[in-house]
Amino acid sequence: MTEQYDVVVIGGGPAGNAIASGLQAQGKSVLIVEADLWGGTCPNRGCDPKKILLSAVEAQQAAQHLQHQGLTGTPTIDWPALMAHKRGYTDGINDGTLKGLQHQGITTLHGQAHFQNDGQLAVGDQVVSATDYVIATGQRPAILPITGQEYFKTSTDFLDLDEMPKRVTFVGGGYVGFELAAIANAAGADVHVIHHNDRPLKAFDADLVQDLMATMTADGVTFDLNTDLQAIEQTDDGLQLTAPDFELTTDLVISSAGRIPNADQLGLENVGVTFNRHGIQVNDRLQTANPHIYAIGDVSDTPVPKLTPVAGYEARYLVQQLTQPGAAITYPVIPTQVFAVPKLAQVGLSATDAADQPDKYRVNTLDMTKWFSYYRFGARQAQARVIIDQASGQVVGATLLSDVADEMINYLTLLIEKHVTLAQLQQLVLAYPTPASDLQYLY
Ligand SMILES: Cc1cc2nc3c(=O)[nH]c(=O)nc-3n(C[C@H](O)[C@H](O)[C@H](O)COP(=O)(O)OP(=O)(O)OC[C@H]3O[C@@H](n4cnc5c(N)ncnc54)[C@H](O)[C@@H]3O)c2cc1C
Ligand SMILES: NC(=O)c1ccc[n+]([C@@H]2O[C@H](COP(=O)([O-])OP(=O)(O)OC[C@H]3O[C@@H](n4cnc5c(N)ncnc54)[C@H](O)[C@@H]3O)[C@@H](O)[C@H]2O)c1
Repeated sequence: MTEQYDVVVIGGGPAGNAIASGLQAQGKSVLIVEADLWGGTCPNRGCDPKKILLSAVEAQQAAQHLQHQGLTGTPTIDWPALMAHKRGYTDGINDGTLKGLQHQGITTLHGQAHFQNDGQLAVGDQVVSATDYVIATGQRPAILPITGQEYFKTSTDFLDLDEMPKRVTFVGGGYVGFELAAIANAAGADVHVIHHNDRPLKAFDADLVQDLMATMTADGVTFDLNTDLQAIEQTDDGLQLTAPDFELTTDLVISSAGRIPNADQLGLENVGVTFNRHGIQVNDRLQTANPHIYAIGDVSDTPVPKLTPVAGYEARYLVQQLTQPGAAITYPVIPTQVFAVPKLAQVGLSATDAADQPDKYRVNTLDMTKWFSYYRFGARQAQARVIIDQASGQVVGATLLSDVADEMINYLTLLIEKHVTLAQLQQLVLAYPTPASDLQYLY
């Protein structure tokens, strides 16, 4: 007999786990299906392992900053030991997540979920049925369709490398390309980032991207811009990469040219759900073309960046919607950051958009490198672009490039969301000396 649930969730990543927990807590009977590792991309092969590897890079950088200013000798990265440190965290994620779900009373099933033409969901040889379905199947790395594409590895492979090869090349200058290039470079590899046009990280402030590239170049990373890779070939000397007027031999080549939604193997055509290259199409209540099927997290085609906290936000909204239907989803301002060396973070209105309306917005361009908070640890670069609404005096956007940009951007997000003016900020006493105590100087 087909098992019946209130809700079946497909995908056990941040989005799926959050909605399964939320609905179970509201008294719904919930089944969650995962095809691979419980926990999904972020803790197994995304945000968390990447940031563990970055910890060694940050420590190395901190020592480098103070060379001849109190420290001598720069530590070198012991990659196998660092990888063991990473695995000390990631190895426990699958079992820990599964046990956590089961402990809450959520039914779990391991396997690839596929909608049948009778509308029920098949998982291996089991068939289940539900009043509502939530698709939270995330994305997977895109492999560029070029000659020799079988030689491409992905971010998943990089984040679990036993040894760091001598030469590593990333094809695609986005988040993944920049972040993993910074790690590979610090670990001693000869690193190239191949990008097809002259505007990598195109969602970020162009000047600050230039500054970031200049620093990474000084550290040894080569950016091959306007390079449209055509082929990869195995030779005696390694993998030969070719593009018009370009040749490079490398040991490891990572396709970092974006991610594609896991929507194509779900049998969506059997249940009237549509998708495009951005994901499963949903309305402003995260509902697909089939009113009993919803999509959240990376796999949904929503007008927001695909990030873990966004997946959690959409899950919380949908828990509410499936228990007490209400208004359409609205999103707060969403900070995004590139965990490179240094870090580049952005939230709200960009300087480029603000420049179109000079009467409405003021752009503060600040070189903070010599400010106490950064001088203290010998920072090479600390820049800010802060957008102020002239009429209200409130911050409406910011881009930061510094070693602590990932923390500072959260304060800027709070200032924007809570509409804090300089006068209101100055009514607070913030612990000094900290980068946060500089917030008043950003207005
Ligand atoms: C290298 C890298 C670094 C990142 N760094 C950051 C960061 O620093 N900060 C940040 O906010 N975000 C980061 N992200 C993005 C973040 O990982 C995702 O936004 C987040 O994991 C999305 O959660 P999700 O639940 O929607 O999808 P996922 O985490 O991808 O989970 C989807 C799950 O569904 C499963 N699944 C797929 N198809 C099926 C099927 N047919 N049946 C059953 N199960 C299925 C998959 O196996 C997977 O476990 C990073 C991503 C990558 C790749
Ligand atoms: N710090 C973070 O929050 C973080 C980190 C990693 C990944 N992510 C998530 O994962 C997603 C995917 O990251 P990503 O870096 O793979 O994708 P991305 O979309 O950020 O970057 C891909 C880059 O590859 C370039 N590109 C496309 N085709 C190319 C070609 N033929 N040759 C060379 N370059 C080409 C694109 O112009 C783009 O700049 C992000 O959008 C984000 O949602 C987030």
